[in-house]
Amino acid sequence: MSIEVENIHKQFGSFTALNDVTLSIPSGELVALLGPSGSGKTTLLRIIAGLERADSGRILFNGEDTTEHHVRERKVGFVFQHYALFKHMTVFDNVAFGLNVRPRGTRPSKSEINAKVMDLLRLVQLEGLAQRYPAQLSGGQRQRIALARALAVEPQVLLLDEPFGALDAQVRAELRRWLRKLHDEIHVTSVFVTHDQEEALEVADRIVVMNKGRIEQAGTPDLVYDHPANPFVLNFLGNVNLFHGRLNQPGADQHGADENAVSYVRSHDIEIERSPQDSTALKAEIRHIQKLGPSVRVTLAIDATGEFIEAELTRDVFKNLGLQQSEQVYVRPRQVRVFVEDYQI
Ligand SMILES: Nc1ncnc2c1ncn2[C@@H]1O[C@H](COP(=O)(O)OP(=O)(O)OP(=O)(O)O)[C@@H](O)[C@H]1O
Repeated sequence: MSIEVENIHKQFGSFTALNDVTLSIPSGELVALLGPSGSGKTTLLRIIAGLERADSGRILFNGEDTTEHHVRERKVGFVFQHYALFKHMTVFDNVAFGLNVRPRGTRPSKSEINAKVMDLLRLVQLEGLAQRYPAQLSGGQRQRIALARALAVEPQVLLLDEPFGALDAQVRAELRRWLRKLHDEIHVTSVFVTHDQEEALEVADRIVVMNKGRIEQAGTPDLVYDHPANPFVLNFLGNVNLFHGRLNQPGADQHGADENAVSYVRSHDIEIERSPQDSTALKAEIRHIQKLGPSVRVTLAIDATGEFIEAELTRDVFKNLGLQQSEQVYVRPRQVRVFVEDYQI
């Protein structure tokens, strides 16, 4: 089922939550809505679901206007951050719920429901837990059951709102790989909300970067990461440093007047040298060193401008350089992106 979001506008009082949002989601795609808190991701998801009404604009499913369609008619499956499993029901009954509550005419037989639930439990790799209650499951297991329950009614569209948001980092990472694999098996058009760029980059076919109720850029993970449309997208998909003025660097694009140019360099694209290899290196002083597991974040002050920047090095590179606080070094930006005019990020 393809989804077309056409010129959606949503106001809460005087606050504009969505401002003319247009988006096309091809059938079978897994799309991430990525953006900071308050950017309108959940509101857009709720409007697609039919849980919220837009002030203007349309949502089309397979080319058909859904505006007058009730949530139930839209054949949407939901998974939310706080696994809303029924506590008093077993895992089996939770997954079977959507089928059991169907009117008699359309309800599958008991044995069909049984077979379907067991299939779904196998799909989410929890077939051994059918008789447990939600309280006897881990957070990650509950989310997988919530997914199985959402899939039981064979939704045409699956909507996930921060599905792994309440879980710890390791379980999150595991579940997102698992979600990707699951999607490759079942290919249901899926939209998931996240504010975690790593999650979006790893899981999604396409990322829609949102900010202040608007779409800043939509594209494949490679496109938004390698060719960010603007500084907001660049900054949201990785730590970035600003240099006012144009850096003397061969890779930089050369549009616009220099006095309005701001150069942006990702932290891991900054190299540190003990002595300058050529005139493009900038003299700097090490102000702070912070070790973060496999990487080391080095804060430097650029001599010429006093600007602070951050470089992210691997532990090996850091060790080989033998860097110390307050030392004078040289920094070399590896990949520079220049956007004309300062942009608030
Ligand atoms: N029912 C409502 N009444 C008033 N304001 C609302 C309502 N729902 C959302 N908002 C506001 O609209 C804005 C967008 O909210 P939304 O939940 O869509 O953002 P989000 O990007 O999903 O953020 P988060 O990541 O924090 O969930 C927020 O500023 C929020 O306070």
